[in-house]
Amino acid sequence: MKLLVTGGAGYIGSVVVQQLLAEGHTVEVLDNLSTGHADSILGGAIWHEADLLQVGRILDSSFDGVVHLAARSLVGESVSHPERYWHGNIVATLALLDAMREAGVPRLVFSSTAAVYGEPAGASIAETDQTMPTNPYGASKLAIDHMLTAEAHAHGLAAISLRYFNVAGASGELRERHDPETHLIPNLLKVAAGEKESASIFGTDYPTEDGTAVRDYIHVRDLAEAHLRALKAAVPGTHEIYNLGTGTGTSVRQVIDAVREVTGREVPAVEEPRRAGDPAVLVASGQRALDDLGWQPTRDIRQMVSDAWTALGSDTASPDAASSGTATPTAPTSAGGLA
Ligand SMILES: NC(=O)c1ccc[n+]([C@@H]2O[C@H](COP(=O)([O-])OP(=O)(O)OC[C@H]3O[C@@H](n4cnc5c(N)ncnc54)[C@H](O)[C@@H]3O)[C@@H](O)[C@H]2O)c1
Ligand SMILES: O=c1ccn([C@@H]2O[C@H](COP(=O)(O)OP(=O)(O)O[C@H]3O[C@H](CO)[C@@H](O)[C@H](O)[C@H]3O)[C@@H](O)[C@H]2O)c(=O)[nH]1
Repeated sequence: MKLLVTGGAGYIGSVVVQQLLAEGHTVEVLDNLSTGHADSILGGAIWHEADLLQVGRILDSSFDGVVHLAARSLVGESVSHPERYWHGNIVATLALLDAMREAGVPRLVFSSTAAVYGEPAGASIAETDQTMPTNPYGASKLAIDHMLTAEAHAHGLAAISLRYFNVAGASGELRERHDPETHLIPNLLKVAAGEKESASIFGTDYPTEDGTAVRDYIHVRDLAEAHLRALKAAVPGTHEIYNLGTGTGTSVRQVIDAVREVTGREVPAVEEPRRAGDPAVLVASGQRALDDLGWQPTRDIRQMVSDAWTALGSDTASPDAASSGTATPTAPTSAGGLA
């Protein structure tokens, strides 16, 4: 397939591009580098340095589909600056849907999120569970899910939303490099590496076994593989939704223990109040993704921490990564001038 990957210079997008290229697809990347890195775009992919609002100048009928990862995605920021999420996620995705419809691009795989569920009642979340986001980030992604359902029914789009739980780990050198970094595991690894004095535990009074928030961490390589399956499974005129997690909950304290174990470092952690917008527990039911896509993750939290630690420690590390590795990015195409 010929595919456009939006957000392909980002953490997850770069690993999706890596796997699509390894499977022989033709890949073009649209990214404005707002949070991504040019050196994460793999050789073999054509890069358009452009904003999503300019996607109409790139898409044409030669594309078989779009994998849409470009977004703003920080829960805390979405609480303090919600307008950035309505513009950056909802309005920008509407521009993408308009451009796809106009060009006749038939399929879309979208990065949705566990944050659409809010504070779930049950122990493991199914796609049919109630959606009631507790923050504007989740609300913006839920709005897009609704947009895709309507677009599929009205105009025949083949759409799949993948609701990621907490993505972690690395694929060779491709790792999380956000600035500022808000995610738990990369922050813990910074402490282990001596780049930060101590880590923060946000909330110790949650109704969980050890009082800290529980999340379902999923390895970025397992996650990326689900995109390849979704692209093949998408059916015109339908919008399907899949939760992507391991089905295992891990508390903040348990993640800290895993980091201490893998790195052999002390990793001091300071207890702090809850972070605004954070639910207590988010754990996926993976049944639907298994039944329909045949997708099942294989890597556990220790592997995620270990791969991220190796990637942080060595520029040349490639533990069990796909063979393509990180390569020199291709020069921006003419669309680069659009930004
Ligand atoms: N990391 C997680 O745990 C997680 C969990 C659930 C869902 N997601 C979703 O997965 C996707 C990727 O997340 P990530 O962690 O790789 O984030 P990231 O910030 O590393 O990657 C996002 C990429 O999109 C680009 N981008 C953002 N807005 C853009 C725009 N308007 N035009 C062009 N490019 C733009 C950024 O430059 C960046 O390269 C996001 O949609 C996010 O909401 C992530
Ligand atoms: O320094 C830190 C950072 C985080 N946490 C806690 O660790 C958990 C995980 O936090 P983080 O790694 O920041 O991820 P989330 O805020 O859960 O959000 C991620 O996972 C969501 C799906 O569950 C996605 O929607 C988001 O895009 C993605 O950023 C939360 O309970 C945080 O409060 C800490 O205690 N200390």
